[in-house]
Amino acid sequence: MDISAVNALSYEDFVNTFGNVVEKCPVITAAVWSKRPFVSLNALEAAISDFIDELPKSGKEGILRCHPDLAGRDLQRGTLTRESRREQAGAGMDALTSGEAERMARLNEEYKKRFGFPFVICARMNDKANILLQLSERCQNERAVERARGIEEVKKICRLRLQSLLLTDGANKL
Ligand SMILES: NC(=O)N[C@H]1NC(=O)NC1=O
Repeated sequence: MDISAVNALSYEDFVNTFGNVVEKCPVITAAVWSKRPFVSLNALEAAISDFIDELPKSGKEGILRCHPDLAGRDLQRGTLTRESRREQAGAGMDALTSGEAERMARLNEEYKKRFGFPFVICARMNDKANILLQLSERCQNERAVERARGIEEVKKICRLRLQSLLLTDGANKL
C-alpha cells in the first residue's frame, strides 16, 4: 500500500487497518485520520507522535496501561493482540525458562507497583537478556523518566507496526 492509497481510505478502513499501531488505542488512529493527506509514512508516524506528545501525563500513562505485560497473563492465556503476540514471540517471551519467567513476573509486578503503569519496551528491538536487564534497571528510575521512556518505546513499536502494514501484508489487504 502506498501513501496515496492510505490517504484515500475512509475513516472506517483507516481505523480497521491502522487501529492497533498503538496497542489497543484505536482512538489515536481515528484522531489522526483528520490530518490527511500524509505526504509519506514518516508524516503519518509524525502525526501519531504529535498527538501523543500533546496528551497530558494522564493520557500518556493511559497509553502505557493499554500495553500487556511482557510474558504476562495475556501471553499465557492466548489473549494478546496479533501484533503483540508476534513481537513477544520474536523476543523469546513465549519460551522463558521457569527461572526467567519467575524473574520477569516479579520485576513486572515491582515496576507496576512503583509506577502505576506497565514496563513497556519495543520487543522487536531487544532480546530476552536485554529485556530482563532493562526491566531491572528501569525499576530504579523516577516516574517522570519512565513515563517518557515508555512513550519513546511505544513510538518505536508504532513505527515498526506501521512499516509492517505499509511495506508488506497491509498491501494485500486492500
Ligand atoms: N509491555 C510491553 O512492552 N509490551 C509490548 N512490547 C512490544 O514490543 N509489544 C508489546 O506488546
